[in-house]
Order: sequence, then C-alpha cells, then structure tokens
Amino acid sequence: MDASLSPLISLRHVGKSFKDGEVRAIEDISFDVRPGEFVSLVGPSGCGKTTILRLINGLITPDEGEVRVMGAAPEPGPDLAMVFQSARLMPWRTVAGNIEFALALRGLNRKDRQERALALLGAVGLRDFANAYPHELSGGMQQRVGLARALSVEPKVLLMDEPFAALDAMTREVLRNELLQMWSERRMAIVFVTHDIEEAVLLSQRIVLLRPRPGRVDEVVDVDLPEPRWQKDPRPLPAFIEMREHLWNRIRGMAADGVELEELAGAFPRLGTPDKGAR
Ligand SMILES: Nc1ncnc2c1ncn2[C@@H]1O[C@H](COP(=O)(O)OP(=O)(O)OP(=O)(O)O)[C@@H](O)[C@H]1O
Repeated sequence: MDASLSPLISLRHVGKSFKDGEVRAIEDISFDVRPGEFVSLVGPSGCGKTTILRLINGLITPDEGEVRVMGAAPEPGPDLAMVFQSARLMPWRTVAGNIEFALALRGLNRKDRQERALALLGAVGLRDFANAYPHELSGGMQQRVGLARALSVEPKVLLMDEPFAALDAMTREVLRNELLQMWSERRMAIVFVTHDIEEAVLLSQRIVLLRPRPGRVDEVVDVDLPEPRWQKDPRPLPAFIEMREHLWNRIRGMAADGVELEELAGAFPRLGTPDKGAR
C-alpha cells in the first residue's frame, strides 16, 4: 500500500470519561487524518473537541478504543505541535528567544537556533520584532509568534485549538490566509478546532462535525474546493455556500433532536436567525 495514503492519525471507537466516569466526554469517535491533510473538528460547546486534541497529543489516554499517531500510541514530542487560543509566550523572553527556546529543547546549537528563529519570524512577517518582548505585540502578532514557534520544530502534525477565536475579524482573516499559505508550503497535517462553520469550510479538506452529550461524530464531510484557497477566496463559490448550508442544517437538526438550543446558540450565534447568508 502507498504509505502516503495510510493514516497519520487514526481514532477507532474512542471513548473518554472524566470525574471517575461521571462526565462522559466522548463516545465511539472514529476518524482518520492522512499525512498533509487539513481536518477541522467542529461542534457545539462541550462536544469533546479539546478532549480529542489532547488524546491525539498523548496528554490523556482513551478509556475505550484506540488512538494511533504514526502507527503507535501518541506521546507528546516534537512530531506533534500545539497552538492554543492565546499564544502562551514566555513574557521574560524576547520574541526570537521564545522560538529559540523551543529549538534548544530539540538540541540545536546557538547559531542554528538564531538563524532558524529569524527565518521563521520572516515567514510570519515579524522579523523586525525579533528583539521585542511579547507584551509589546498585539494579540494577532503574538499568535503569529506562537505559530512560528510551533512550526520551528517541523512537526508532522499541528494541533490547533481555536487559534483565531480571540482575534478581531480582520486579523483573523489575515492569519487564516497565512496559515493556508504555510500549510501549502510545508504540508504538515493539521487538526483544527473551531466553532466557526465558515472558517472550517474555508480552511479544511475534511470536517468532522460533532454532536454533544456525549461527544459523538455526527458526520464527516469532504470539502472539495479549488486549491490553493489562500490565492483565490472560495467563499463566493456555489460549492462553498452549499457546504456551509449543509453543515448549518445538520446543526439545526441537532437542535431538533433536543440538544439545548442555548448551548448551540452560544457556540453558533447564527442559529435561529432567518438570515441564511450573512454572519
Ligand atoms: N479534565 C476534565 N475534568 C472533567 N471534565 C472534563 C475535563 N475535560 C473535559 N471535561 C468535560 O468533557 C466534555 C467535553 O469537553 P471539551 O473541553 O473536550 O469540549 P469542547 O468541545 O472542546 O468544548 P468548548 O467548545 O466549550 O471548548 C465537557 O462536558 C467537559 O466539561
């Protein structure tokens, strides 16, 4: 079999509970991520998106089923990098120092660390801020540094937990495009958690839609839109609009099935509004 087609990450019938079984977070979750693929996890609050990322990262282990990353049980390490909603930079280190620190953990010598950190800062448009401290940067700039730091270790998998949720709309738009461009150049696999349906369709090749209580897979959909999307915005395309509406209809279906509307509306502000197009 062609190794490039075998999954890089696979989850099979995975279940996980917390508080001695009191909180059933996820149940019977199965999906694959292939090498270089961009997969989004979408769903209402509490459906287990972060739990799934932590299982893939090896920070927690499943109670049932199996999680495999590159054919083995996952372990935190340089093949898996994580990006969070806030960049979590070390405030006492400079921007370059934050990236160099990640590289030092990988055993790179000082000169290589400095060169690689500057090259990555160039790639995210922050070369001139190498000697600045995190508090001197805007939220969007800090997220760029967080992304550069995650990419510095050349991970095979980038796990992203709502990385743009705390940013203003314009910054979010710019960073989405930059992420797509970096992904098309480096082709690491990305597992991207978002509440934002449009963002998921815009970025991903595949979407795993989850439903809550406990978190289960509602549907896995392929997003077949022209590439590269960072060069040509797919949002006006009929295929984009159809996909977005399909996912919205599934979410409305969850509400009809008794998922608390408020729970859904908190995560998806568009729900319940008659407007089908605008957000
Ligand atoms: N360490 C924990 N201890 C107890 N309960 C937990 C823990 N982690 C997650 N849970 C519970 O498991 C369920 C799934 O949580 P998780 O954070 O994975 O969902 P999510 O989809 O990422 O939510 P959100 O979109 O609000 O971030 C929730 O009911 C949550 O309260």
